[in-house]
Amino acid sequence: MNYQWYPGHMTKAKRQMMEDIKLIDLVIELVDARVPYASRNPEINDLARNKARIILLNKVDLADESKTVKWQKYFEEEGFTVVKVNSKSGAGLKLIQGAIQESCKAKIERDKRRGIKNRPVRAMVVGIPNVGKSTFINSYAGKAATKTGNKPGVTKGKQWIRLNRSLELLDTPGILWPKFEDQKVGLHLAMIGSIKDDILNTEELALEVLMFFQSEYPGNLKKRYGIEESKKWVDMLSQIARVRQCLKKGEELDYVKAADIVLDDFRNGNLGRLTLEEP
Ligand SMILES: Nc1nc2c(ncn2[C@@H]2O[C@H](COP(=O)(O)OP(=O)(O)OP(=O)(O)O)[C@@H](O)[C@H]2O)c(=O)[nH]1
Repeated sequence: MNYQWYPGHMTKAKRQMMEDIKLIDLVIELVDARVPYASRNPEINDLARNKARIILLNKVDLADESKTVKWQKYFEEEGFTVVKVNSKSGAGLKLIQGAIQESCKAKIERDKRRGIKNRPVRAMVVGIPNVGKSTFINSYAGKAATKTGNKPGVTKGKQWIRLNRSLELLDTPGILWPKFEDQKVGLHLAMIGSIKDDILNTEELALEVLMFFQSEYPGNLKKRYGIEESKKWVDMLSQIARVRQCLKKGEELDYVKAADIVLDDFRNGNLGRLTLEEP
């Protein structure tokens, strides 16, 4: 399957972000801790040139803890300030204020030297579709400031959120980039749900999930579905269709329905915590 998704609204959003970046001191980039490589839009480095940077490793509750530690170290060595968060529960969010102070030290000192008092740090929140930007802003702002949803591409408009006198956040739409040079990146983004399912072959994608779990986290599929694990992926999908009663009229197995169950379970963490990539 060839993975690619770059609808028109993303081109427009990118243009807007290139305009807005002029007002920004700090770029807060949300990265999915399950796919820290694939979930970084390579165009952000260019956009955020000369700005203070923070990486939020989000959804750490769904990721393999030992690999998250490795990724944190990796990004810190690249010069980023990194905070591990679960935006849904709020875990880790209290470390962000310190990270902002740390990464914006130069700006804060510059303001002081120029006699500018109380100018808030203006931060742009960026990330690919479905990475959790709205959830993060809502949790961090402590109120339902932006709309959240479980479909990639929900945030479309531009939004400034004033948190307090020292911080303003600019929410941005989730954007991808025109071409995934490495199709593995596309595959991983499809697996975690950052590419619209309507344009994907979900059966093929579910087989990739089964393949991954069977080889990397043996035992998890058996535990969840009570099936026998083997290298025959299609056979495993049939077993899941059978135990979960995914049937079409005439008792024929409904593979699409079984695939949806597998993908939902995978994305919600019901198959266990996992990280698809190593630094
Ligand atoms: N388990 C878990 N789920 C999360 C976390 N953060 C966000 N989510 C879920 O991820 C899904 C997408 O979150 P959103 O906040 O809508 O993502 P977004 O980046 O604003 O999405 P777009 O509008 O597509 O750009 C929602 O179902 C959230 O509940 C997290 O830290 N842990």
